[in-house]
Amino acid sequence: MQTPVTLLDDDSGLVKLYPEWLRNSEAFYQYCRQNLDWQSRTIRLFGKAHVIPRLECWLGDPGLRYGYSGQEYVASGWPEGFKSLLDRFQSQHDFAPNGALMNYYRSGADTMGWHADDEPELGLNPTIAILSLGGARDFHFRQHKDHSQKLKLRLPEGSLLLMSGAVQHHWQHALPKRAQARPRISCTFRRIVA
Ligand SMILES: O=C(O)CCC(=O)C(=O)O
Ligand SMILES: [Fe+2]
Repeated sequence: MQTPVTLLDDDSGLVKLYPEWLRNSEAFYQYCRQNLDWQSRTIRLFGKAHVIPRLECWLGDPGLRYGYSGQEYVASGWPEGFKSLLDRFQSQHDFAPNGALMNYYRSGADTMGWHADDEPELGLNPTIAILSLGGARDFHFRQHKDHSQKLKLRLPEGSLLLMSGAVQHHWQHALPKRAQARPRISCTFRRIVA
């Protein structure tokens, strides 16, 4: 297995990037784009409906639920193309995800705002593995307590970003809007524990 780039490794969390984790990621990008049931979701914020600026799809063990901003998805099993990835997470990273929130950013106008993946159902110090497919995008972290403390990286196609330890307690992350960007899909593998 290739050695990762360690971007953060202290009491505030662990962030590692494997720049070339998936070979031939273009084929997997096309597979996901064409075969998944991409949905446009509307959330209510302060009583107003907003269409979220990306498409989503929830995958995972059959029946697995994921609540997110007042809505709930129910997984109906892993598509065939994901099975070897799950085996690799287990054998190479000692990580057993049971679900993946998939995000499809159709252009640079599609984004993800500042947040931490700190939902109670993910447990205390969750591991989250983000596999990037399609166009590269910038990805930023900022400290909860001091927003001027930032970590900025770029997620190339085929890369895997592993977040673990206390990182969701101390840092937020976001995918900023860009004037120009090729379409991108992120597969964010998680383990729902409760
Ligand atoms: O698309 C990405 O790389 C980030 C996605 C993310 O942060 C999430 O799904 O929680
Ligand atoms: Fe996230």
